[in-house]
Amino acid sequence: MTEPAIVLGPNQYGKAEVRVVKVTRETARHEIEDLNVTSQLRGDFDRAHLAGDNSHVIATDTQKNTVFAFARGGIGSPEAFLLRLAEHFTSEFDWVSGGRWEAESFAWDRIEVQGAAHDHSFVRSGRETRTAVVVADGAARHVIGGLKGLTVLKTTESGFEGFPRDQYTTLAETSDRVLATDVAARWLYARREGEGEGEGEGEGEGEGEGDGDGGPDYDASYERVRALLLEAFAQRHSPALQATLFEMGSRVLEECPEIAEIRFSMPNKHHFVVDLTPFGLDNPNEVFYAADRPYGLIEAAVTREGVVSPAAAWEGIAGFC
Ligand SMILES: O=c1[nH]c(=O)c2[nH]c(=O)[nH]c2[nH]1
Repeated sequence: MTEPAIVLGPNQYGKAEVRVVKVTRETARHEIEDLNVTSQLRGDFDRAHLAGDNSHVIATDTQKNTVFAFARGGIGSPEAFLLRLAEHFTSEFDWVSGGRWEAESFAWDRIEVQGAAHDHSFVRSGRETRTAVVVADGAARHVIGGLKGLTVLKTTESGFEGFPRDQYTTLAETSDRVLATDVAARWLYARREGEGEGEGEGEGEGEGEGDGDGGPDYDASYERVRALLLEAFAQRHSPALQATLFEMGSRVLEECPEIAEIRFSMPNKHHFVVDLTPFGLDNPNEVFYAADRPYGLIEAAVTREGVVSPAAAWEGIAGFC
């Protein structure tokens, strides 16, 4: 019996984690944009893998340089920046049929000096990290916004009761506990009217608003999603982190028609009430041991009924189910 032939499978390549910082110094009040960008190309790269022929290989160094060159004119929203990179590589090289571009965006605050925000000195913000992914697949464009490290905690209005008990269950039921998590969320922007899987990709005419691709205003969407996530976490009583996750996702889908679905990965950062009786003290839910591990890990997608999730958009996003 002959062995099956060995063939090349799916492949992509590019430059990972290009750290690009853009300072806009048009006035004395400088602006700063700080991104970590990964560019990966897909297409016909067979000969590079099979024959050592690099005639189709756009060097990863060139991809890195392209990120820096595109930043020269200003970055804008990470989603729009990644879309510009996708357009460039897929239109400039006819054997590049698609790819995946990913960014983390780090926020900086102005340093306060004598009550005034400084013009050109910044302190890295304690805020969460914004994330973005663009997947180009032929003419299709999938845009995923997101955030990670949005650490939240509520000191009451959270419990965990009614779970099954077996011979291994020791956890006491509680109607009042601390609930804390680091929210990681990714949301897929809905494809717009006229956006086909195949040809006929809109040229951005029409809508006018947003980031110049005819799509949503990604910065405004980001701030809205962030505010809705925080609001839902704060406002609703939590019977479990699972229910809170679904509330947070529902709130976003109710309020943001431009978003098709949202996925979460949220650790349950347990806060255990410390037994102070050995010291002759009571502890009415005031002193906690904040354990860092193990932690519960709650993951789910919140979707719209009947809206099919494009698997290609989510491929390569680790840590979400
Ligand atoms: O919100 C919670 N969900 C769980 O699934 C769980 N399991 C557990 O031990 N504590 C909690 N809390």
